[in-house]
Amino acid sequence: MKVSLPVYKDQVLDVEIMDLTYQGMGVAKVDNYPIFIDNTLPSEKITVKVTKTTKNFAFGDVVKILQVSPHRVNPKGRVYRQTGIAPLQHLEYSEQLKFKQHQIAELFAKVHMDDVEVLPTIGMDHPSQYRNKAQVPVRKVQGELTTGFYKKNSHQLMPLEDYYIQDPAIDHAIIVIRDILRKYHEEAYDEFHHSGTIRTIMVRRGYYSHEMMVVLVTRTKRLPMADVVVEEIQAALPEVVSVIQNVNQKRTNVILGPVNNVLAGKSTMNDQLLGLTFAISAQSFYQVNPQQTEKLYQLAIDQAGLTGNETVIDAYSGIGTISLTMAQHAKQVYGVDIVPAAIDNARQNADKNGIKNAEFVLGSAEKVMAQWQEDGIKPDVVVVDPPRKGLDEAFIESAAAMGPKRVVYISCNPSTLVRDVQRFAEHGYHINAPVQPVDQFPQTPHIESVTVLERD
Ligand SMILES: C[S@@+](CC[C@H](N)C(=O)[O-])C[C@H]1O[C@@H](n2cnc3c(N)ncnc32)[C@H](O)[C@@H]1O
Repeated sequence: MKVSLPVYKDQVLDVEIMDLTYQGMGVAKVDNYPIFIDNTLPSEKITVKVTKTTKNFAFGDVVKILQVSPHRVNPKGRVYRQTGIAPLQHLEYSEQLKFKQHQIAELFAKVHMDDVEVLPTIGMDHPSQYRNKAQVPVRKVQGELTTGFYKKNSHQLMPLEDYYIQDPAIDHAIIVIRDILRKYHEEAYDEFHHSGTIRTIMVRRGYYSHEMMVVLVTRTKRLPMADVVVEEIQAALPEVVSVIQNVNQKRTNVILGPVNNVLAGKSTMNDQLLGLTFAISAQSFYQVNPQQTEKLYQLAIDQAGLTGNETVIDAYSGIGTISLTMAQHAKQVYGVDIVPAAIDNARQNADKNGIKNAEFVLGSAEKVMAQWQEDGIKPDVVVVDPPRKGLDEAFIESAAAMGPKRVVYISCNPSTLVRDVQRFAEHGYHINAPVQPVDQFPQTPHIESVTVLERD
C-alpha cells in the first residue's frame, strides 16, 4: 500500500527549524514528519526544497534563509560543510559547546535518567587548527594527482589545501608531498577501476615534539621512484622522522592495510602528553586533539580518586597514555588493547618513561577482562575508553563481577555511553557525579565526555 507523506520530493516549502540532530543537521517538522536540512540552525525560518523522502523522514536543501539565527556565524567556506570536515562551523562556538552538553542530557532524559547532571562542555580558546593527524584521500582530478576531501555521502574528491581544523604544518606537509608525487608522476588511486598507486596520505605531527610521520598508503606493493620521493620529502620537511609505505590492496573504505614498510627513519614518532613521552606507530590510535586530551586525561585521573595504593584496569588502552599517566598515582595498572602495534607501543612507552607498575595485554577487552576476573585480579578502579560502539555486554559483566569501587568511562559516543550506563546500573553501579563533556572535536558534532560510576 502506498503511504501518503506530508511532503513530496522536489516540493519547495517554508519551514521553521526546531532542533539539531546529533549529526548537526537542522530538523523541521511538517505534521510531525521530520525533514533534515544541512546548514540550518534552531529558530531559523527557511525555504527548503525536499530532496529525498522515506517512510519516516525526509532530507532537504536550503533554498533561502528567511530568518537568521542570532547564533549563526560567518562560515569559512562552503567546502567545509559540504565535505563534513567542519559541519558545525556556522554555529557560534559557545553554542556548539551548549549543543554538546544538551545532546548528552537529552539522551539520558530519553531513558528517564533526568537526574543525571551534565556540566557545561570544556571548550578550546582557539577552536581551529587543532588536529594532529590528517588522512587525506588522493585522486586524479582534471588529469592531475590531487589531495582534498570527499564531498559528504559521496566519493567525489573536492580539492582542498587549508583544512581549517588541522595543524597548519600538516596542511603544508600535504601540499609539499602532493607536489613531490606529481613531480615523479606517481599515479593517484582510481577507486572505480581499482587501479593506480597512491590511495591516501596520512600525516601525524607531535604537538609538543613537532616530530612528523608521513604514511603513503598504496594499492600496490611497489611504490615507483620510492627512493627519490622519500629523499625529497625528507629534504623539504625537516620535521619528518618517519616515512612509511602502507600497502592496502583491498577494495575497501578502510584506510590502512596490514603491511607497513619503513622507507626512512623510525617506525614510530614521539609526542608528549602530561609530561610523559609516547612512541606512536602508524596503526596505533592516538587522540587527535592533544590540548583537550590533556584536560580529558587530567579529569579522568582526578575522578579516579587515586592515592597510590590502587589497582587500576585501563581497558581500550591504546598506546598506554591513560595507563601510564595513572600508573604514577597507583600501585599497579593493567592495560588491554586489540591492536598489536598499540600494545607494542604501550610496553615501549612504559620503558621509555621508567614506569614499572604497568602491564599490557594484547587481546579483546571483553575476553581479557574475563581472564583477569578468573585470575582473581581485583581492581579498585576500571577506566574504559572504548570506540564509538561502546562496551560489550560481557565486558560490563566481568567488570562488575570484579567489584571495583569506581568505573571511569571516557566516551566518544553519548548514545552508547547512555546504553552502557543503564547496563552498569543493572549490576549496581550508578552515576553520582556530573558528567563532564570535553570538546575534542570543535566545529564538528562529535562529543567526548567523562562519566564516573560508583558501586552502591
Ligand atoms: C578511543 S581509543 C582509546 C585509546 C586510548 N585510551 C587513548 O586515549 O589513546 C579506543 C581503543 O580501543 C581499541 N579497541 C577497539 N576495540 C577493542 C576491543 N574489542 N578490545 C580492546 N581494545 C579495543 C582500539 O585499538 C583503540 O586503541
